[in-house]
Amino acid sequence: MTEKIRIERVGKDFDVDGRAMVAISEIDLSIAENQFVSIVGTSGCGKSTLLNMVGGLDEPTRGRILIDGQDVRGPGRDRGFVFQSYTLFEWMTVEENIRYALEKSALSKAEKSDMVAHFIEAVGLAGFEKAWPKQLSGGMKQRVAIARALVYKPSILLMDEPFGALDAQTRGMMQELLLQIWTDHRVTCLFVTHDVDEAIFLADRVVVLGSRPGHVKRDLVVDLPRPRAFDLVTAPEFMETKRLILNDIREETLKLMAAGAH
Ligand SMILES: Nc1ncnc2c1ncn2[C@@H]1O[C@H](COP(=O)(O)OP(=O)(O)OP(=O)(O)O)[C@@H](O)[C@H]1O
Repeated sequence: MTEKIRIERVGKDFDVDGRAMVAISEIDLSIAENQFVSIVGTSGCGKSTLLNMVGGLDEPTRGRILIDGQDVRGPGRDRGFVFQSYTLFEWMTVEENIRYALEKSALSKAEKSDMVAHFIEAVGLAGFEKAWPKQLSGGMKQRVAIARALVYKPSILLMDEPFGALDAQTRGMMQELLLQIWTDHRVTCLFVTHDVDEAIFLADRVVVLGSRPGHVKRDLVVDLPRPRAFDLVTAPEFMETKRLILNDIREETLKLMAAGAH
C-alpha cells in the first residue's frame, strides 16, 4: 500500500478578534493511494479547514501535510477541487468551462480537445458541449465541475459537500457516477459530507471528526464489496457502520449543546 497523503500532527488556529481560536487541535492521518476517504462530523468541526489545507488553500498552524512524501506548499495541479457551490463561469459553455482548466497546460490544441471530449463523455454530458451553465440543472453543473477538476489528471480529488445542494434522486445518481469515475480513473479521494449514508456508500474509510477543537474521533474501515449499488444501504453491515457514526455525531452534538454552542 503506497501512502499518498500524510497528515502529521496538523493543527489549525484562526485569529478571531485578535485571539487564537483553535479550530483543529491535532490530526494524524495516513491516506493510501487511490483510497476513497469520507470525512464527516458536526458543523464547525474543521472538515473544510482540513480539506483546504490538503489542497494548499490554507496552511496548518502546527504539523505538516505531505503528498507523495513532499510538503504541501500551496495549491498544485496534482489536486483537483469540487465545492458545493457551483463554480462555473456563466459566460463560458460546458466545453469552454472544462477547457479553461487546461489553459496553462503544455498539451497541444488537439490533445486538449481530446481530453475535454473524454471527460464530457465520462460525466455523461455528451451532447451538452455547447450548453451554457444557466441551461443546466444542478446535477449537470456539478458534472461539469467534476470534469473540470479531473481534466488535468490530478492524482487527488478533494470534494467539499459536492452534492449538498442536489435533490435526493440526483444525489444518488451523482454518487454512482462518481464511483464509476473513481474506478475508471483511479484517483485518491477526500470527500467531505454531512450525509452519513453518502459517506459510507462511497468510501473505503470514514473519518469522523470530533469538535471544539477538531480531532479524529473515529477512523472506520468500510469493508463493503464493490461495485456498490444503491440498495447497499439496507445491508446489515452498512446499517451497523451507520449506527456507529450517527452515535459519534450525536455525542458530539450533545457536547456542543451542553457547551451552549449549538
Ligand atoms: N477564516 C476563518 N476565520 C476564523 N474562523 C474560521 C475560519 N474558517 C473557519 N473558521 C472556524 O473554524 C472552525 C472549523 O470550520 P470549518 O468550516 O472547517 O468546519 P466544517 O466542519 O467544515 O463546518 P461545516 O460542516 O459547517 O461546513 C469553525 O469554528 C469555523 O467557524
